[in-house]
Amino acid sequence: MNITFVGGGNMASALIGGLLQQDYPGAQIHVVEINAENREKIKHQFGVTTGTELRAGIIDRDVIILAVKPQQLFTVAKQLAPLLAGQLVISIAAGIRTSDLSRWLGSYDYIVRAMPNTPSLIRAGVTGLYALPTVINQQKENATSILNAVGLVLWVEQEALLDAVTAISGSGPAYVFYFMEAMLQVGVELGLSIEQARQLTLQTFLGAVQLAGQSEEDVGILRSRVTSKGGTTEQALLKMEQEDIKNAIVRAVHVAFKRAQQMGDELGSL
Ligand SMILES: NC(=O)C1=CN([C@@H]2O[C@H](COP(=O)(O)OP(=O)(O)OC[C@H]3O[C@@H](n4cnc5c(N)ncnc54)[C@H](O)[C@@H]3O)[C@@H](O)[C@H]2O)C=CC1
Ligand SMILES: O=C(O)[C@@H]1CCC=N1
Repeated sequence: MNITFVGGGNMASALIGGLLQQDYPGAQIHVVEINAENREKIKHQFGVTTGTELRAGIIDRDVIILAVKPQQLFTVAKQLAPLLAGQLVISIAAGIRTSDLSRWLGSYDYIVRAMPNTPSLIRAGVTGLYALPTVINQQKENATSILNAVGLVLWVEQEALLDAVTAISGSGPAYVFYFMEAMLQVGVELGLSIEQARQLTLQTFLGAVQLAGQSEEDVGILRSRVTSKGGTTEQALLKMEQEDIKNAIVRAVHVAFKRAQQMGDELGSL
């Protein structure tokens, strides 16, 4: 499959990096990017062809991945509409609904909406997918195989669920890095070198994730096993409860979900 990315920023880079690691032929990837600096970066980093011309990047391609910001998608779609000839269009824009994108593309039928995440760069991503009912099976399989190359793939039957995927796994890596930042800060405050704090923090996340993944028990039970009566963890968790940390996280993730819906409403009215 020949793939063209329109937009060569953070998420396109993560997907391209993951595809190349999976031995996807770089010669089959092209990037249309209007920003000269980003274009050079992607060319240098991955050795794929790049350009500014939408028309040249679209003709004879099998799959077009729209990787511009949601706010930039309307303009790109309007330019793209007359150039399409049955290619599969995959949009990774947060919030933007397939019905709106289809309208912008002149009632286009072959659209898959995807919500990947940045660990795709190391093929440890997870992507939620939804297809317009008019997308043919072969195209769905193509979307699955592209995103599967960079991690797990999960199809949802109702498009609205993609906003939940966005709030959980699309934005999720940032929540995890935020927690890591706090742990690193404390490690250094307590006298560890930054490198020591980094090793301890990263291995703790890795170990906890692997343990949860391999265990039959739910994460609450695993947490209780760390929490000795009268010990250190109990004190830390008590403090977190007093500070309402879990509810704050729950509220924050709901806000991410609402923002995805809001972007869909606002931008979809264009
Ligand atoms: N960053 C993330 O973790 C994730 C992002 N997304 C979605 O991916 C999309 C891109 O996000 P990022 O990569 O973070 O943004 P970004 O700002 O890093 O990348 C967007 C790129 O598109 C380029 N661009 C803008 N207009 C263009 C045009 N007309 N033609 C060609 N290129 C154009 C920009 O110069 C920029 O390099 C967004 O819609 C976002 O919702 C989805 C999942 C995760
Ligand atoms: O923050 C955003 O809007 C995008 C979507 C999920 C991750 N980044």
